[in-house]
Amino acid sequence: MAHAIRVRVYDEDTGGRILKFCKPQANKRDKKRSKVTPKVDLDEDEEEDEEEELDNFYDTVNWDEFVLVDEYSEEKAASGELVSIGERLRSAEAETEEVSDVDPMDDPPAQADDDDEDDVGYPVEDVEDPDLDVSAWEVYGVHSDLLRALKHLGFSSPTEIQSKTLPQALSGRDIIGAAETGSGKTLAFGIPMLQHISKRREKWTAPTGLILTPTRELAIQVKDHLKAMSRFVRARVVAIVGGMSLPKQERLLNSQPDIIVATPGRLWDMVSTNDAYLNHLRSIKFLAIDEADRMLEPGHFKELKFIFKAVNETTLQPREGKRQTFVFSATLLKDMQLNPRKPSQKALKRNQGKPRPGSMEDLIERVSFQDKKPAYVDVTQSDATARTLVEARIDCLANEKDAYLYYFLVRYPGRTLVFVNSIDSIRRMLPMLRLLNVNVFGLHAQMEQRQRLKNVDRFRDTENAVLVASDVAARGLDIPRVDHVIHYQIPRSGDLYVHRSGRTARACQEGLAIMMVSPEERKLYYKMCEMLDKDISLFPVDLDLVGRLRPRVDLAREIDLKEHKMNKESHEKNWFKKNAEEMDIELDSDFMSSSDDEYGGKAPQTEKHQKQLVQSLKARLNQMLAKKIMGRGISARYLSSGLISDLAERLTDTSNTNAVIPTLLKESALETAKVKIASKHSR
Ligand SMILES: Nc1ncnc2c1ncn2[C@@H]1O[C@H](COP(=O)(O)OP(=O)(O)OP(=O)(O)O)[C@@H](O)[C@H]1O
Repeated sequence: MAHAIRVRVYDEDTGGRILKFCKPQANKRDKKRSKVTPKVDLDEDEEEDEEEELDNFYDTVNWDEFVLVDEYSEEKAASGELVSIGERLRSAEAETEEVSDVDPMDDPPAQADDDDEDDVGYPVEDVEDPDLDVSAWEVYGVHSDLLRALKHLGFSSPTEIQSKTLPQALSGRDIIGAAETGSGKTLAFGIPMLQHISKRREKWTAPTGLILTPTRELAIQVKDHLKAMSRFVRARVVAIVGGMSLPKQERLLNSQPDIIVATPGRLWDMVSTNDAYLNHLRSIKFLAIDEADRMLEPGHFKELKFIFKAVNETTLQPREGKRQTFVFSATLLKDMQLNPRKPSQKALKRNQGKPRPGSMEDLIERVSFQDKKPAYVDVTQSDATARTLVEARIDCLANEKDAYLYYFLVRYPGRTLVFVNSIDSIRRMLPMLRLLNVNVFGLHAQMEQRQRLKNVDRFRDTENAVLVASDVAARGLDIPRVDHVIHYQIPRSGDLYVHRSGRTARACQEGLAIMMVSPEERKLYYKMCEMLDKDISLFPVDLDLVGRLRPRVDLAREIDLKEHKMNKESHEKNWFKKNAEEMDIELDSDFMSSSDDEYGGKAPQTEKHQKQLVQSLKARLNQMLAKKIMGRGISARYLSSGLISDLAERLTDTSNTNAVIPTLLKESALETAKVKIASKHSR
């Protein structure tokens, strides 16, 4: 049930944007002001600030614990009548969908271009060039409607994995395919499905293809990619993923889709309770498993087994031909575990002669390929990373990683994806980086699905932005022009390193991956290098600049810790107050105004004092941030001292200067790493 924490403004027009908060202890004046606060009356700048503020909250707040201030009364709270914000948001979302969705039962089957109900996703960029020569695809017999789509997408010729698998796939073979990250595997299994649909003459109502992916974002991205490819084909592609409204996903499954892209958990939830959907699985002509090795990890395998069982009970008639199965990944059949778990003697004995449950052999046996020997196409390098990937490392102490990261972000602006090993790290880093004016977004599995998609979109659309993510973003996400991937901690396995790094250097573009290595991680790092069979060069770091930036980072951390502590205390007090009220106990006024000091005792510090302290620290940080940092040996006072002759021009040429360190010319981290690697090899 909701606590007595009150929300000041709730904007129903936009489906639940909560703009201001106040504590339950708010004094009378605050309460009065809250009543006169207009619902939404913000100018654009304010609105952006509010939105930013909202985002900060969004990741950490449990909306089921909040209620509307206008609706709150002690009586309603006692009788359990209050509706939480969480419930309101869920029903507002469902209602919006009700209104915007077309009921497929009343309409003819939707075509590729009329499914605006499917409103979330990542549109694929269109670069139509009327003169683009796509004849390289013709030798594979690719349908003319698909050739037109390839022209629109600017794909003049197939990538290596596409050219090696298409002839086999189009002639009906099952395929096990491995190719580096960002090499176009989606179309390697997507084109054969769309080709079949384009050539089909008779009317078809059951789905033709099923594509399984390990994450929701990847499913939506694959759906968008295939939608872009099917713009001239009457093919309907839908995504069935967890975290989206169930009624909407039911409508999608009822809308006679041609291709279903799904995460196994949600798909099995829906299919296992509905015979019509189960029949969908039995009639599919193509099954594709993307990121197959990830599918074997705990959390997916149980549902996968059920889905495979249903697919294997095929109802395809002989005239329709056999089912085709495609299994793809960048790290397929490569054992890259840093700490592999050994099976117990008992398990070994029990499974004698059978593949180990959860192993790739087990998966291959369970999908029951219809070909006795599927075509095996492996075009990966020995370490499975992309050929165009440049790798480097930064050595530093664990508690200095924030300062080094901040240094990298201000020194080398661009689109940077930072991977961390825990959700707690994301929750800690987001507010700190925001305090430092870094344009940062978060992504992890405990975030609301809509917020996850929104953050990926914002990162995708912003040239100079940072996404701090857990490994939900490691596989498959295809965000154009990610300049840098930073492994803030050493990934837990070699394949994760490959997939995380693969978010950059995609589609033949170059990209840089940097691993931050603390002394405690050295052992794991060496193991990783041994497994990948490579030696990763040090990335050059200007220690003087790190030193100058460190005080900002320390102060931001201090502010965040203090704010976090204040929020925690306020939450605890509310909890005590609520329970005391329920039990009719009067709380000591000292208790309500005191807080734990750093030594575990009670300090007579009021909330007001703490707030004031935080405000003054913030003001100090803002002063620091407003100051530009000069490079070594340069004084801001004597700009024309002659140390650097073109300094004045540099400072005035805004296109070429670094926002925080204007004396440095914009430099590319990728080029810096390449120079370092080249000099190492020439020695
Ligand atoms: N033939 C092609 N020519 C040019 N670009 C292509 C071609 N095929 C695909 N692409 C583009 O390459 C990018 C990577 O494709 P895709 O996401 O399918 O890679 P992937 O191999 O599945 O990567 P990952 O292993 O990370 O999932 C996409 O942006 C896609 O649009």
